[in-house]
Amino acid sequence: TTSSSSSSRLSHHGNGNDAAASFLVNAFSFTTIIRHNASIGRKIYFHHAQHQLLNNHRRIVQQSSSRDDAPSLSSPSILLFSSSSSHSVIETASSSVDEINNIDSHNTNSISTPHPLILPEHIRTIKRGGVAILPNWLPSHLISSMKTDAQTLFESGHFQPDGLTNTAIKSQNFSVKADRQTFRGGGGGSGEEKSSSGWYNASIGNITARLEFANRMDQLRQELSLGLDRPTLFKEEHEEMNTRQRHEITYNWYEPGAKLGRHLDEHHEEMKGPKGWMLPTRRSVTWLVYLNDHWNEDEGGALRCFPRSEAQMDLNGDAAQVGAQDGNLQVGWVNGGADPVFLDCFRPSGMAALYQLVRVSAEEGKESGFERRILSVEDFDVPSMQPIEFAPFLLPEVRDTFTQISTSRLDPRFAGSSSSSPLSSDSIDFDCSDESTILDVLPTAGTLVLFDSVSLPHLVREVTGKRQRIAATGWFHEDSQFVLEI
Ligand SMILES: O=C(O)CCC(=O)C(=O)O
Ligand SMILES: [Fe+2]
Repeated sequence: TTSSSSSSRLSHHGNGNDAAASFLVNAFSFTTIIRHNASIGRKIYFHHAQHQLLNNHRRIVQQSSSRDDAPSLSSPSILLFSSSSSHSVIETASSSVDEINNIDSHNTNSISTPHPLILPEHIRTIKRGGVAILPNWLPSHLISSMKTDAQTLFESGHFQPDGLTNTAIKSQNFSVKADRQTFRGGGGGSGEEKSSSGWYNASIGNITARLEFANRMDQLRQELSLGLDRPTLFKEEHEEMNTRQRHEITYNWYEPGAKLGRHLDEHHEEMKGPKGWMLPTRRSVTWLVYLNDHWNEDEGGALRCFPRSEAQMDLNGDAAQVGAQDGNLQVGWVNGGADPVFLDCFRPSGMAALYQLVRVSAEEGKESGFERRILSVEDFDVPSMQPIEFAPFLLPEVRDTFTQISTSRLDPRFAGSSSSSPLSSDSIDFDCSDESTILDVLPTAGTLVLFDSVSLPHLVREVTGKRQRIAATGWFHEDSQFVLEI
């Protein structure tokens, strides 16, 4: 067990009201940066204005919970997990979400105090690595205007094949019929051209519907930022940037026969090769909103997720949020899936270590909280070549219980051009680890699905019916740990 916490790496200067509170980087980090960038100039961005953001969130929450017509924060659970390893199909409606939508539509003075779009139990599910499913979440007028919009855009040729990777399209013979297609906008780029293309391009399709939806998603993102305690998920001081560059927002289109192989939506920077540390943001929370009226189970096309079982989640209570801890992304699980394992590449040694969080009880002069338990034998350099395997670096006593989440076997998209041959989509469909639960979600109009982008493997089963499967899908970004600019 060794020391913990961000303060060993960053010192925070300035007071809490200062929107531009600065973070100073101490000597440790520079060692690491030099390791990553031996030659040329460097620039580091650290997020700031956390205090202002959180204070503002607190204000909104206080105001809305003191209102008579605000929805009860203890509404009944609408989260559904399959309880065994056999799969279940989710199609249950939710009264609590209907409630939220109803209040939304006859509320007349909601300008400064928007009503919650998700409830605390959804936040808890995402933190635990589960799948938050909110049936009837999207108002029906948006379901129909967005579906028509997607159809118009499809007919005028604005969608592109987008399978596992572009290389995969070629090397695995993906075709328009067999592979999913995407209308892309926002996120992932900069400059005017990028930000006015796609989702925000006023000259194509129904821009009014797309903007209304984008605003709704923006509110959702604010709520997630506060609830998950991920301050850079929503940066108030960069309104425009939030919408355009920090949010990938797309339509997805599956012709009959199309499917998408098993994958994760995001990976630790260190595992993405030299480019990993150059991206200013990373995918944080994945969202999916389905647009298909009365979808039937026998039409195929279910979103298949592989969360840990409820029992695994309960093993260690809420010891650690999945996905990321103090900016370090998760790379696996130990103790039968009870504990997420994070990779810290900013050790004083300039090398990396694997760790889990353990709960420490209050002692004299010390508050209860969490501490890092280092799981690697000694600090190590992450191998630069795929496949990267972490097990050899682990203490013998935890090695056997370790499961890695980013592997070429489990995520062919991630494997890219690596030597190990990715599984075909067919075999992926039947491949799932013994410990995980299979959770199928029907792509029924109005349903919102949310999960952590780093830790939840998923796929889309083949569309076996006669009609297309249409969805809006996307990723909210948060800041990367730092950005290396060359
Ligand atoms: O369309 C879906 O339901 C999921 C799509 C997906 O997993 C992705 O685009 O990464
Ligand atoms: Fe995905």
